[in-house]
Amino acid sequence: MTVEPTPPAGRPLDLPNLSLAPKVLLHDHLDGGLRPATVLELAHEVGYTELPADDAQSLAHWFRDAADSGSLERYLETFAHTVAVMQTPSSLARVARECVEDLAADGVIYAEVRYAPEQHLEHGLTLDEVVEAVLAGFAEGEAAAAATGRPIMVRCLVTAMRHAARSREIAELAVRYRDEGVVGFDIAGAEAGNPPTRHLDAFEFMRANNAHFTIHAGEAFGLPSIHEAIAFCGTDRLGHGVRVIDDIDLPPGADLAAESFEGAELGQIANIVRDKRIPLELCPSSNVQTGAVSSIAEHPFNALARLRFRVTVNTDNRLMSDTTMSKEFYRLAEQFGYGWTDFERFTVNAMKSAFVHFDERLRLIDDVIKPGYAVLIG
Ligand SMILES: O=c1[nH]cnc2c1ncn2[C@H]1C[C@H](O)[C@@H](CO)O1
Ligand SMILES: [Zn+2]
Repeated sequence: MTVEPTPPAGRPLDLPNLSLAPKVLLHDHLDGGLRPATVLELAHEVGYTELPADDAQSLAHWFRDAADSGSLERYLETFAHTVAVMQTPSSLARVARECVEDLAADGVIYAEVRYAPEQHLEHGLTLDEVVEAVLAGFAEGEAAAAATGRPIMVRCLVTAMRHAARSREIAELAVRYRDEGVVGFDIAGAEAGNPPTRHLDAFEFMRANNAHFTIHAGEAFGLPSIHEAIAFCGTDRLGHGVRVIDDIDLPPGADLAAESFEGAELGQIANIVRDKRIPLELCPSSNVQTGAVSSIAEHPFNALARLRFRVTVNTDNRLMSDTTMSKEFYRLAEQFGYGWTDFERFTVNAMKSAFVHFDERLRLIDDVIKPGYAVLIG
């Protein structure tokens, strides 16, 4: 007697169902996630005339194509246009509100959204005024999302630009607003030539104040940047961290979509990242655009996941990558054959790695994430 294989239980893993799955987003830039139509409207309002297109669809394509350069430096140039239209309290609040609404509509239930306050001072705002405008927008977005039946909690990370010299001030800003919704600090921008240790005093300030931070490291630049971020700066998480794969010898001829990487040999940096359960904020589509990896198929996401690193899935810049959390999940599923239990694991990984307090993380895992995936798993 032959036994028919049982069809996979649960809902099909397609984009509509992925958008219902509870998702947690730790790495998303406010100035990398504007709606194209909003960029146009705000540019019109403030008289910004440098936009490279004048209808929403062409502008969306322009951002995606210009960011698809294979170089982090050129990718970063596209932010000049979004930052230019985010210089007033009302534009900052609008962009923040729409960001929350868009994430909630995609099924994100918790997000940490980051931006660099020092880039929004061109029309005379103070750092505090920038933070307050964004926090007000997040609160409006949370209320609007709850009213549509898609509740979301959004917290803020303030970023310092690594080529500039304001990181200590921005760290102080993070601590000043810690009770208002700013849960951490970060550095971003061009990595080569700007090692994390340039900003050591900012990280020491955060640690002295029992506050959290993450560091963009191991994206355009390799292992030395990851080593500094961990060994000298004491980072809680790694923004990208994808180059940790350079410290792992995969078994000869390993298929990056394999289910097991038995025999892989980890160097000291890879081991400390894994031993200490340092979360990797991986951003697959962004990594392809900046040339950190050559394609999703070549992305080490699956190897790192199977080797039990604490991997999380993130969007980085939804406008530049024309992406959403659901799309990132879908691309990974297509490439590596993941199912709902894998996405539940990545989501729990992300929630455990969030910078809100432990009791809030647990509540979201137990009351929202697990029941949400139980429905999908069937
Ligand atoms: O992936 C990134 N790597 C380094 N810097 C980045 C990345 N995505 C965005 N940024 C920069 C450009 C933004 O203007 C800034 C603050 O969000 O952070
Ligand atoms: Zn980033």
